[in-house]
Amino acid sequence: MEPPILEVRNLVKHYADVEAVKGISFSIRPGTCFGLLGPNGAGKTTTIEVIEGILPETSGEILYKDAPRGESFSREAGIQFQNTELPMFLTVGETLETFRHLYTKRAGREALIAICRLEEILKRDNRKISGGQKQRLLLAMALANDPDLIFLDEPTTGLDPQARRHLWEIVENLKRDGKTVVLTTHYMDEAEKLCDELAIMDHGRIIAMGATEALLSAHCRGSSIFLPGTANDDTFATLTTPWFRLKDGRIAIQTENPDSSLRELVAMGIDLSGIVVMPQNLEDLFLKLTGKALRN
Ligand SMILES: Nc1ncnc2c1ncn2[C@@H]1O[C@H](COP(=O)(O)OP(=O)(O)OP(=O)(O)O)[C@@H](O)[C@H]1O
Repeated sequence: MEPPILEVRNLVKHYADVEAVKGISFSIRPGTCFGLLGPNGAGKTTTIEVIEGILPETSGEILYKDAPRGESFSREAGIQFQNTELPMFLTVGETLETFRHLYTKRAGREALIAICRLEEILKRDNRKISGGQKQRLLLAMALANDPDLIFLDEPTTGLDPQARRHLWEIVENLKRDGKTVVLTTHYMDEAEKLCDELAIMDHGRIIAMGATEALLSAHCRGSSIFLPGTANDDTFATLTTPWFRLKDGRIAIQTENPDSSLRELVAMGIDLSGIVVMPQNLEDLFLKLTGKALRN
């Protein structure tokens, strides 16, 4: 197997009064998309900002291509920040050119425009572009040095479904071109779609990690039954499968056998109006591991 492009060993990051990352380790194979999935405050951004060299680590080791990060890391990595202000009074095309000229090794202008679908907005003022267009420009800026390793911090937060899918296509194309992508997200559908491997984080720790397919087939084979939460918790006390009260009040029941669970609920006299039964996904795995939903 090819050696990892990036390896993180026992990384710890403390802010003055917060232990944001509590000793995490993982490695990333070249040409794959590695996802850090977790709820708000899990430590995803801190982790990638330490890896990127923007924040100093408290302790731990970060290796790029088997060596401590150095000049080659700075040259070969591309970073899309979560909240970046674009330069004012420039058009999209001018911004792209400005960024390309910061580097000696740079991606072709036309290729960047095509990859990030900027054709129609090149002449537009940065202040007059939509959220999805801004994310595509930020991605083009992150790709300006034709990086081998690309960090995307929650690139689709706040985008509408069509803009999210556009960004997903772009990430898939980057992977097809052999680039390595490190992505943070709190959208489990995004993680399932894009990531070859995943680390699921909560409270600064990795609580599950592995190939996305393997995680899904090992932990998400069953179904989840969702009930409007009108009944009180005592009603479910005798249920033979795991159940959870979600923040929005609904009850989530995880079962390998939805047929027998539904019979059980009927026998318990529970009103099944408004019931939803769905195959399990990474959201259910997170719920199983932490007792709470990924997104509230
Ligand atoms: N500069 C800072 N100073 C102090 N605490 C911080 C700082 N930045 C983040 N934190 C805290 O560290 C923890 C991890 O935050 P982080 O932003 O890394 O999480 P996250 O998983 O990226 O969340 P989000 O999805 O909201 O971006 C949180 O408790 C956060 O409040």
